[in-house]
Amino acid sequence: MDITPVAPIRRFDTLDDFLGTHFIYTYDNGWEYEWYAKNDHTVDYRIHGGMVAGRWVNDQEATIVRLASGVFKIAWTEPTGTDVALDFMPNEGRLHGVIFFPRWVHEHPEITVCHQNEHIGLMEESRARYATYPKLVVPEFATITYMGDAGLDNDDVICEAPYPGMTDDIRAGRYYDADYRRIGR
Ligand SMILES: C=Cc1ccc(O)cc1
Repeated sequence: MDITPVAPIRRFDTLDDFLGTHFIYTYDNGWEYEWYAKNDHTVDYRIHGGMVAGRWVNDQEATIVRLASGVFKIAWTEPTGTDVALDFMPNEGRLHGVIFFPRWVHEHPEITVCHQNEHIGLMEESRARYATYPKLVVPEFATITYMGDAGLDNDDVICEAPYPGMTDDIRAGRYYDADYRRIGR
């Protein structure tokens, strides 16, 4: 698949440049993800392609730091037991992600395909019931295909389940209005 990186919406340097930015990107293995730096300790995301396509999450606690000018590291651990570490290089239109899936998510990905916030109990029960090891580690570079200035704490960025064509709608400017509110909501 030939993916062209989007031009950066600004020159990223500080954490303030990064927080409030909304991204869509495709990993080199073809998995398409959407991710929003909601504030300095919270992320939202939606998964459009790959093993757990259809999953979406609001208000995940994360650590977000600036490693160097324009380079940002984000890491978190989920109720499923999945751990994630992302290194964003938005000036280059690229990032690197490592996802550490517990065995049970690899064996039963469909359990996690939901709006997680409405099913935290099921994630925790499944984590306890099924196997953790051996983990599935997925380290991949990704190409950023969209960047938007959503501002901080914008609940309209990721406010519904993914649907086919959603990332094309967002990239084409058909999804958010000028104030970065979901059109027609
Ligand atoms: C498992 C969540 C997740 C969210 C964003 C991303 O780039 C990788 C994993």
